Amino acid sequence: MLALGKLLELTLAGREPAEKTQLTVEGVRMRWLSEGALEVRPPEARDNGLDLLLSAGIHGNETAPIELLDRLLHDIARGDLKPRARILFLFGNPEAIRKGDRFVEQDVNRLFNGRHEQSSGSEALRACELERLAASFFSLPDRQRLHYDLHTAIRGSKIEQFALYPWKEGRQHSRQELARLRAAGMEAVLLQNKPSIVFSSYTYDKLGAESFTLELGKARPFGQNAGVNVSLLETRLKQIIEGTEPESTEAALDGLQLYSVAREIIKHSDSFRLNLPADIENFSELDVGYLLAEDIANTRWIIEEEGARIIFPNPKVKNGLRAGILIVPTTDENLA
Ligand SMILES: O=C(O)CCC(=O)N[C@@H](CCC(=O)O)C(=O)O
Ligand SMILES: [Zn+2]
Repeated sequence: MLALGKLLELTLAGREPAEKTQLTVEGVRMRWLSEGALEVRPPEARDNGLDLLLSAGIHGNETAPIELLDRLLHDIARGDLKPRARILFLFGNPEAIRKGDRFVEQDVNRLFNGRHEQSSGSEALRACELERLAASFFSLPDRQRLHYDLHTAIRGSKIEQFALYPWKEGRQHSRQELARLRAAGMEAVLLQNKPSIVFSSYTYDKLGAESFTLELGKARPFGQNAGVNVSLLETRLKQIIEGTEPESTEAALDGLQLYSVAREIIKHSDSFRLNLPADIENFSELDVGYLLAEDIANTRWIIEEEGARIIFPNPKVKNGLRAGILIVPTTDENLA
């Protein structure tokens, strides 16, 4: 296998490759760009016009997605997977991956869309670098742009695999992309309804990509991901990479559950209290009238929405950040 196929090994060791560019037997060019960043380019005659950004390890302890990208890269470097798409592989937070922690000083996934400029430290610099790498990758005109930012969650979930679809004023969510996600094993999608500071929102909003955060199961250390079944996603990614996705005339959502954001729960102070059991699962339902959270100045979060569910509850976030999202079921009537 070509040495550049071992991007994860290089990243874990904090090393630069001796050769920055290598060609596979299939004429696929692999180019190391920076720590945890590698571009793959098919020969011109095979290029099908898709630019695919695959990122993982934005949170350093979310290893199943990192292992998935590592397998895809090995297959490409060995010549077993023959790309027709241009691909950018990114391991988001190398320092946190080496430590096995979600982040070192601050969550990289809260530093996009300008936030890194108001901050400092290695993670702010990394968010800036990731924006630059993504912007440069998605700078070629007249090509399709697709970004999957792969994650696993802190807690278990009633719905194991789901996506978050960013929002931008005047842009409609794509039914075709949702059908693709369904075929990749996603059981639900949260349609966002306001701007955000996560990586997928940056590539959706500023770079015109179809972008998604994908949640694939519960976060575990390297080598302990047997419980995270990514086989449908892996098959679909290989088809996208090789340009062999089955044709579909209609965008079948096939039971995909759609949700929208009712409210984001923001932690304002150290007095913030979340009234949920520590082991509560994502997508747990909350009854109308339930006192979900309390904060400074008698702020009370009481459930008003029928069918409300909670995802990503986390009272330990820094003040000013999201401590959970209240979601409600929605329909497919506004899809493009
Ligand atoms: O399990 C959790 O509480 C967080 C899992 C996670 O890292 N989720 C992403 C979602 C990003 C998005 O909103 O699109 C995150 O919180 O950064
Ligand atoms: Zn994550």
